[in-house]
Amino acid sequence: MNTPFLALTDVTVTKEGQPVAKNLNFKMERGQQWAITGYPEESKRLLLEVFTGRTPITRGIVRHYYADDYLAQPEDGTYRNHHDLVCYVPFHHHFRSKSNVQNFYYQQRFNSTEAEDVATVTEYLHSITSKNPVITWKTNDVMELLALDPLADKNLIKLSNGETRRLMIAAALVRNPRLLLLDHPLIGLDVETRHRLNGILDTIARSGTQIILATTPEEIPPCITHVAVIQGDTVIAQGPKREIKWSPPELATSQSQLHQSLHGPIRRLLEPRPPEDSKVVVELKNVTVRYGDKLILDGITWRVATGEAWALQGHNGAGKSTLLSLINGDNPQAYSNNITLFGRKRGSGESIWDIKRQIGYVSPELHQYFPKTQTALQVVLSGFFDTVGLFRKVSAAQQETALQWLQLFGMADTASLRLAQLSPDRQRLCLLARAVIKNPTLLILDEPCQGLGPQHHDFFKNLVDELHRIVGTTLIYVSHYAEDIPACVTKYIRLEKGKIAEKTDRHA
Ligand SMILES: Nc1ncnc2c1ncn2[C@@H]1O[C@H](COP(=O)(O)OP(=O)(O)OP(=O)(O)O)[C@@H](O)[C@H]1O
Repeated sequence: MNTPFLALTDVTVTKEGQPVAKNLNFKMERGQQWAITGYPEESKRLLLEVFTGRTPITRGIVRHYYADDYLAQPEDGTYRNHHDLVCYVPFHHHFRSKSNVQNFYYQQRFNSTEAEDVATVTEYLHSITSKNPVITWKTNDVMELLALDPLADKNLIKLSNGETRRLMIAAALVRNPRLLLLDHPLIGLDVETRHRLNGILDTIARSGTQIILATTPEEIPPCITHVAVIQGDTVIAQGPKREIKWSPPELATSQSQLHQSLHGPIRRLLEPRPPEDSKVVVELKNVTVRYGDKLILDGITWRVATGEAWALQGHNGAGKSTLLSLINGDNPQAYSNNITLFGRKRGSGESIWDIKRQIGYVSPELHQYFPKTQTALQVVLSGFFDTVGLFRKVSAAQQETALQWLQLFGMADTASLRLAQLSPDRQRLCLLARAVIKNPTLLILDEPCQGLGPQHHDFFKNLVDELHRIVGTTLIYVSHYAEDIPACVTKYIRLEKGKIAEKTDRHA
């Protein structure tokens, strides 16, 4: 007989007076593993949040059958709640300092001496306690499963993006959940780690922990047995994986229409730049970065000429973000290396702001640490001043330009909303507009499309192409997905364990 595990009956969720999810019906049985797909991204996330039982619902019932036996047997009179058996691994982490007072800031990991108040991977995982009396996952086994042993003594903030995502899954497992909820667990991982994570999810599912994850149709892991498709505010299909065939609807606009629709606004919004003073935007000669006895970058020599478009590739932890931190002025080790930016040698009296003024930048770290109390308009405006948030008066013209960028990104209605009120994909769009608003000489895009749905993804790829074509923006683009790389990219550099493994020219 089938045993129910989790069920939603006629659930409605309302936010700010508007229903954001309507008549949700869903049934999961013991032994099943589910993927949530469909669009928009925020609806998938909302469904995961409803499953946690922490999101207030306006109507309907959420039944956490998997917790019935746990709730029925309080051994020592302690308060028990189904929350003890659910773990949600969101897209962004919320690590705090050991003293729990400090929120990290995004350049912090490049300043190694400032990291003393931060737990190591081992300390952090050992500090987590499981409320589930049935312990399937012990800390040491979890560290081994997620290949965290080599990172055991590292401070949390020093981890690369991909390393952090592995740690977040480990932190969830040591709580020994019966239900593990994962928001796009494969995003930000390199091809090999994605493959390995699929195997890890399989091990987790076989251990008895049941999984529900939000993902794209292309990335449904093999362990998944059932799929639910969400469209807008409701679930439109659900059932065994082999029976549910769903792919995103064709994009309303073709590539050439998109190009054409961007052409006019870009010309209007961006003044033609005067010819650059220098033909070379970035020149690194035998660059080395070391933290303690660990060599992170080893003898990197790389030249980026004005108007070139590069893809920077490499496995998680290869050193890509560290390399970019040297270019965008966030890493003090730039001074001890031979680096020339925009025709000027680093350490020759230039300020960090002289450098930042010429660079538009987006990265997962910037998104992680950007103050979420800023409004969408403030975020975009801060791009004029290269500050992480807006802290000064702006002119009417600047305000108008920022509004026009928001409009181009389809977000005019969000101008006065705080980032915290926006879904992660809309937050990301604000940061992308922030990066391009001042028409930078160099655009550094470190996994810019992370978490965007296909429509926004295509829009942004085309925008980058147009910026490169019309304005001649120099580009450095990082992505773990080959299909993400914009068409204008013709040069590739690949790092492997801190060294250059490949440098090529690939013309279409
Ligand atoms: N301050 C630091 N001290 C010690 N190690 C560090 C420090 N900062 C980064 N690292 C390590 O350097 C390596 C390279 O990190 P980096 O973030 O540059 O990798 P990445 O190629 O961008 O990876 P990902 O694709 O996962 O984002 C990682 O193993 C990381 O743990």
